This record gives sequence, structure tokens and C-alpha cells, in this order.
Amino acid sequence: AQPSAPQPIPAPLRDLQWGQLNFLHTTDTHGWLAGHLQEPFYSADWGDYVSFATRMREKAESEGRDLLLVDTGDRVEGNGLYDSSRPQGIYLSDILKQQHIDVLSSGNHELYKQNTSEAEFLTTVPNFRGNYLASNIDIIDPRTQELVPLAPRFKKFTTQKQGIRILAFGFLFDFTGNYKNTVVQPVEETIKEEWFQEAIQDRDVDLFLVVGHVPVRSKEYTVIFKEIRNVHWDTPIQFFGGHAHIRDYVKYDSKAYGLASGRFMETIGFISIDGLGTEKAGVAVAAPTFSRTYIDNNLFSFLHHADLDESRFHMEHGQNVSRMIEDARKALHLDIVHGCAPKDLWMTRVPYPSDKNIYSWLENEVLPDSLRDKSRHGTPALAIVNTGAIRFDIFKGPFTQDTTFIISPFTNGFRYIKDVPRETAERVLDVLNSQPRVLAVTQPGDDYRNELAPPIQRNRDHDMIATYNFVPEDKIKFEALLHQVPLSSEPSRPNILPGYMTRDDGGDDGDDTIHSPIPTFRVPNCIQASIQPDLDSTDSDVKREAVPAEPEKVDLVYVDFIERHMIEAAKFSGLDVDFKKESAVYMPGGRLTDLILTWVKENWKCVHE
Ligand SMILES: O=c1ccn([C@@H]2O[C@H](COP(=O)(O)O)[C@@H](O)[C@H]2O)c(=O)[nH]1
Repeated sequence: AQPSAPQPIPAPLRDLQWGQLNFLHTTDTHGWLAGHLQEPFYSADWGDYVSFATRMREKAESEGRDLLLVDTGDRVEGNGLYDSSRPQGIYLSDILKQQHIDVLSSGNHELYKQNTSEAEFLTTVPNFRGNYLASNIDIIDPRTQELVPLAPRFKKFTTQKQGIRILAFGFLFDFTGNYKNTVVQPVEETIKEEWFQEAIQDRDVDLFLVVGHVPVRSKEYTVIFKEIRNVHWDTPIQFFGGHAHIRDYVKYDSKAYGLASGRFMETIGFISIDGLGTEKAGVAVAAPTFSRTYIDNNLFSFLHHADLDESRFHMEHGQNVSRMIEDARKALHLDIVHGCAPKDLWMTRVPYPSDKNIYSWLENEVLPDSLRDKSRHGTPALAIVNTGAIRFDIFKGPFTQDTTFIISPFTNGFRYIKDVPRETAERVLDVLNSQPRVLAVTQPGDDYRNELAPPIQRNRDHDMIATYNFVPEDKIKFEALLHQVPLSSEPSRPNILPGYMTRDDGGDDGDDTIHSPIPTFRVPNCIQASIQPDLDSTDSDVKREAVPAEPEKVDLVYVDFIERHMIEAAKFSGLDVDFKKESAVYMPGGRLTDLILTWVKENWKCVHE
């Protein structure tokens, strides 16, 4: 773990159930390879994971079992270790490749920008020599300008110990926000292609392995499942998914399951399968059994599951990887303190709007204080930001260089349409917030396609007030509780602390660590800040009188990432503008991340005791 990481907290653990074939799974790590430096339950780093995977493989192999590692993408964007370097990610790929990963795939974040996908193609794909699969992604090779597969479409291999014959694919969901140097073919079309149809005709397969940056409950995985089942009515299929940032386990039928292993290096997913056929034995006679566990990413859990004490757990290689992370963090000055947060600010743990909600802070304080375009002096504005632009909570205490990118990693700036009737501008927000039904999302159950809200909310349509003695509507009691006791801890069981409590198709015994629940409240797709016109201090009284209390026309400002949604929302709101011709950059060079950082430096001075 990193030197500044908190010690893991001992907590009651559930044991793993090992099988013939076992997997460790990461997804949506988003650069968090240093682990969580303010949260003990997720404080292990990528170096610890290297040691853990090696020890688990040794343990499996000593018992004649196999262990494979899978990663399902979105390894980039979301943490200072990736986003704060120029160019971005110069340290990350060398650290990532220190782990032996047997099958990996691309996420959408690897494809938003040209330089990210090219780095993937020229560095990460070769780093993982044949293990990186891209069943539905092509890229324009920057050396030849030809459109080529990002990586091999599939691979077949046999496990070392058991001789299990595996046919593996690597998919991305039907993503449409990629930069134009890549092509993401819809999954529904890919599975009709000749190469896929030929591949699944193979009869000498003991397990189909579908890894992908695809929610495990999605139409994409449903069609892949059905297509394989059309040809193989009972061959076991294991899916690994991602993108939704949640822990989840889905049963497609009695021989096909899917696992999603959370986000941000909080979770190492574990799957075991028993009763598979093998190269020697041929087709299985027994029905396979599947088991899943979500391991909290900390050394207490790792030592327990590897069945080792600390002196025998750590490996020189793992410790070197931890040092690589430490050196990169130092080179990037990630521990520099820019200010001190006077309180915790939560994305979804408290209701929106409220005093401790990060979006309320953004719309009431940061944006009104910071967002100004000199050329629009004297014109009020309404500024719209998608809630998905904010990626993490702020904890009370030091706000570091790392925190800056953890909460706001993206390079998005602002654009605007000038002189919009205020009523119309306000209607645009209402339309954006009436998603997922109005815009972009076409089918019920398709909420994971909603690009505006935070990923964790995509699969949820209700608040989950998870503590034991209050109800969702009871906000007063909830606020009181927040101030009285550590959030959600149960007084009668002091070593049960707040964390993941997952209910999935396997029941509610999937989390390795027994936690008490954390409440989650829904937030809107977008928030809106009211920006008052800039007034000179000398003649402000005069000018204030000149500005009507409720001006008729405002600048409609929006974070540039949501432009395609603004275009649609404008149509529904009666705003007849051509965004291509009539929108312009607002506050040139003003990126959301920089506005937040400048505000923190000015407003959250650290008071040294
Ligand atoms: O430039 C960007 C890129 C992304 N977002 C937000 O992030 C999600 C996608 O993140 P996942 O981790 O893949 O879920 C996207 O839908 C936006 O909400 C952004 O705001 N700006």
C-alpha cells in the first residue's frame, strides 16, 4: 500500500469458495492504482494486487486449480495518477502492465479522445501480448491511416492445470461518444459477422468467456448470450462486465452467469466454477456450479483470502510496483495541499439539494463565484453542468492535487448561446432532467445509456435509504442521524462499518466484508447555476439598480460535453437555434476542473492549529 494509505480495518469476512477454474476481476479502475488514501476498506494499491494475484495463483495451482485475471476497461480518466500528467497517462501504462492479466478489453473512456485510443493501440495492446481483445472496435492506425481492429477479435486457449478449453471475446457496449478515429460496431451487428458465427461453431469448447465493458444487465449481453445459446444449448458461459460502476451478479440460465466488480479499485471480483469439461475428460458430466465474491480492496481481505500473514504475503515485484506508484505520485505532486475542505461533500449519500451535497456546493458557490466571460460583461447567465461530470465525494480535510482530478478529471470547458429568454433557458434544464425517457434513451431498462447522470445511478430508479431506523421521506431525521453517529454504523455491532451491501441474483452474501449499509439518493441529470452579471465595485450601486430583478434575456451556458443533449433539449424547449453556428466558447480556457481548483484555493484556506 502507499505510505499515506490508512491501515485496513479488521472486519468480519466471508470465505471464498474455490473451484476448478477461478477468476479475479477488476473493472472501471479509472487510474485509482494507488488505492484509496482516505478510505481504509479500499486502501490496497496495484502493487498489493500484483502480490495478491500471484499468491492466489500459487494457492490455486498447488491444489491443481486454475486462476485467471480479467479486466474490463475504463482504466483511464478519474485520478491524478492518470489525468494530471501531460500528456495524460505517461505513468499509468507501465504500472498497469506489471500485473499479468489473461483477458482484457477496452472501455468507453479509452475511446473519448484520439490520443487515448492511440496510446491504447500502440502501448497497452502490445503490453498485454494477445490478451487484449476488441471484438467490436476498430481504429485508424496512426502510422498507416488504415482502419484496423484495435486488438484481436477473440482468442482460444487451454488452462494450464485443468486443461479447460476457453473461447474468449472482448466487447464494448454500443458506445457512440467515441472520437472519430475509432469505430465501435453495435454488438447486435458484430454477432452476425462471419468471424463471430464461425468462432462460436467450435465444438471443442468447455467454457465461453465473454469479457466486456458492458453492463451485465444489458441488451448487449442478452443478445450475445442468446446467440451463443442458439449454437451451444448447454455449454457454460461466464460473462464479466463493467461500466455501471456497481457490484452485480446476473444469472442468464443455470450455466451462464455475469459478474460486475464495481469501480475505482474498490472491488476485486472473484468467480469460481466447478464441474466444467476439460480437454482430457471431454464434456462435463456434472452440472457446473458457480460462486461469486466481491473482495474489498484492502490488505486485511487479501491476507485472509490468500491465507498468509503479512511477512509471507508481500512479493518483491508487488512492492516494486507500489514504489513505482509512489514515485509517480511524487513526480506529479499529487499530495500538494491546495486547501482544506471544511466538511464532507457527498454526491449521493445525502439528498440533493442540501448543505452537504457536492452539487449544491457547485451550483450555489463555485459556479456563481467563478464562471464569468469578460466579453459578456453585464449579461446574466444560467449555467448547466451534467452531474456525471463530478466523479467522487470530497472528504473534510486536505484538498490535494489528487483530489482535484478525483472529483473532476475531465478536460471539459463551457459553451453558450447568447440572449436566450430566461423562461426558455429554464425549460432546457427541465427537459434535460426529464431524461432518461425524453432524450437518448429509447427503451425501458436502458438507463445505462443515460450519459448525463453519474454512472452509479444509471441502474437505479429510486433512493435507497439504507440505515435501519428511518424512511426516505424523513429528511430531518436523516440529517439528525448524520450528525449524531458515524453514518450507518450499528451501535450494537461496533466492528460492522459502512460499506457495500450487495443484493444480486446470487442473494445477499456476495460481499466478502460484512458491512452496514450506506444510503444513496438520486440526483438530477443536470444542475443549473445562476450567474449574476459582473459589476465594478466603484459604481456597483448604480449598476445594480440598472439591472432588473429578473432580466428577460440570459446567456445559456453549458459544459461542452453535453452539447448533443443540449441540441435535443433545445428542440423540446422551443429554443430555435443552430448550435453549430450560434454557440460559442464561454470563458475561453475556463475548464470546470480549473474553476473548482481556483475556488478551493481562494475559499478553503487551511487553518493550522
Ligand atoms: O468528458 C467527459 C467524459 C465523461 N463524462 C461523464 O462520465 C460518464 C462516463 O463515465 P463512465 O465511467 O463510462 O460511466 C459520461 O456519461 C458523463 O456523465 C463527462 O462528464 N465528461
